[in-house]
Amino acid sequence: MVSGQLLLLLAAIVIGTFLARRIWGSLSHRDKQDKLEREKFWKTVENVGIPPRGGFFAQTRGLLSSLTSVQSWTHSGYGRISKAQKLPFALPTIWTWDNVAVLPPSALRILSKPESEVTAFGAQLETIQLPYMISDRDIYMNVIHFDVARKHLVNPKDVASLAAATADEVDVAFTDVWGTSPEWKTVNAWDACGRIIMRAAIRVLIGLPTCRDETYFEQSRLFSDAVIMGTAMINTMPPLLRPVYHQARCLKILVPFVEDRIRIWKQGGEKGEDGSENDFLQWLIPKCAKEGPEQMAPTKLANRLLTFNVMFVIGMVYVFGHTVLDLYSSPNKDAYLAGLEAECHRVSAQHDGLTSRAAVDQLHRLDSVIRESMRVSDIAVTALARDVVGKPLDLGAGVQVPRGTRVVFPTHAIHRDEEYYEDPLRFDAFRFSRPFEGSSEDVAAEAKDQKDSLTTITPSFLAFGYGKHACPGRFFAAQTMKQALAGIVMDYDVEIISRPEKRQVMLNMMIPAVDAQMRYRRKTKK
Ligand code: HEM
Repeated sequence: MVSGQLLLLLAAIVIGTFLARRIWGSLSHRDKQDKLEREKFWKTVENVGIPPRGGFFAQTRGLLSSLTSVQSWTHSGYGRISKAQKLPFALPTIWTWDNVAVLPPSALRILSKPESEVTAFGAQLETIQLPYMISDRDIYMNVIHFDVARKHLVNPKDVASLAAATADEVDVAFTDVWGTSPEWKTVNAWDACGRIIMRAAIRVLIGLPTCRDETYFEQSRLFSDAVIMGTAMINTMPPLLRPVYHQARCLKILVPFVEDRIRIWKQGGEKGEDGSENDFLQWLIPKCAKEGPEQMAPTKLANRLLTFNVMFVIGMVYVFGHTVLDLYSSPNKDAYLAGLEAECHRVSAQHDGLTSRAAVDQLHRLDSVIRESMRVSDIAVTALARDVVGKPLDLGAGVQVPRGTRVVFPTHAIHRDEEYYEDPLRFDAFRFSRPFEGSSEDVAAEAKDQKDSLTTITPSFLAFGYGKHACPGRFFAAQTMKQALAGIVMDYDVEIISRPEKRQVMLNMMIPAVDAQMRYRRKTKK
């Protein structure tokens, strides 16, 4: 009874807010011309969620149904419209409380257009809902920490300089979190895998010793989990009702630590306590100093670090968790594991461990496993959202997308397209490394020309983005996830006990398998 009333109340609030927005929108003259252009545009493209003669309140019903229908609508539009006609289609979504235009793969080139024509900013902000996570507006409106990622994380030397620290952290984290017992232990798979990869990521973010502070780790893990589930839920709520989460407990621990590092930096010290010259904080401090004294406030720096925590989670925890689930629940698991183990031991013996970039770069099969998991278990149905902000966007064949339209790409459907991938629904762990397998001496030489390594972006692999905003963190993420996966493959037996048969979708997000169970035990050395 109570829940029925609650549902009614929620529905009334949702519909009331929607109508209020509509009325407000129609009263505002500011964007009237653009609005008229968009209305004309929506009439020229097929709407996959609203039948042509949908009747009374069709748009509202379409928007509300988007909560559960985005995946099926997008897949049907992809085959019939994106592929067959190379045209955009309209997808109603309560994410924007309007339609978004789903563009065909042939339009991917627009992702390299200047910000004055299409911008990523608004959509990126709304995708991870940072305003509801971080209380300081300057952190997400003035993303100088992105500049630090773009400068250091795409520099092979800087990424290589992180490999020893992440290898060490992965090793310590396995011992701390998974333990060394040869007895089977049953755990929540998402949590067990997430803890390992987060430890490595946080090590690179803030270095020793704070990355091992248990309270900080736990708080940032809870905060990050709230972000990943919160993002899915917040995006389904009308903007006026979206909650403000914040992160006071993480900041409480981070701020004194940041103060300390600023003091050391001002005294001319460069190295972290583990002797490393690089961690993200060490790169961030000089950048913020350059931007002006207001950017050096320790709380501001700490908030910038927390923003990156969010990116690690949405990216690395999600991908790593699903890679382990996909690999260990595959019917071909034994053959895959034999191939992976052989590769890990061979490379580790050649390089005296997996602590260098040179060694990690040789792990081609491991590389392929993660890329394949990113393909089949991707995070969202549509992605790479942009807003048209300049002149109308010309897609050719007379199609002009007017200013103010949000456009997205059907990445999930592209990743499952049999034109690009044979037997696309199958998790084929060595799909990307198989073409380069030869005698062991040949592998390294041939793989130099390997086109589809984990970090390679192509029009049919969009999990790290495409064009000018492609992910700058991908080289670091790949290196670290490979080290962590090698740790499991070499040292543990793993069995997946349960995972959802079918992946759940909420609006645009593929809900992660947070309830999956697995068991593991430490391998006994032969
Ligand atoms: C497996 C892990 C990751 C995945 C799947 C991932 C995915 C993505 C994608 C798809 C984009 C493009 C978004 C768009 O075009 O709208 C992106 C951008 C970005 N990523 Fe990642 N990412 C990951 C890890 C990281 C890490 C570790 C960092 C480092 C701190 C990072 C930093 C960034 C930044 C700063 C951007 C924005 C780039 C720009 O706007 O120019 N990412 N990421």
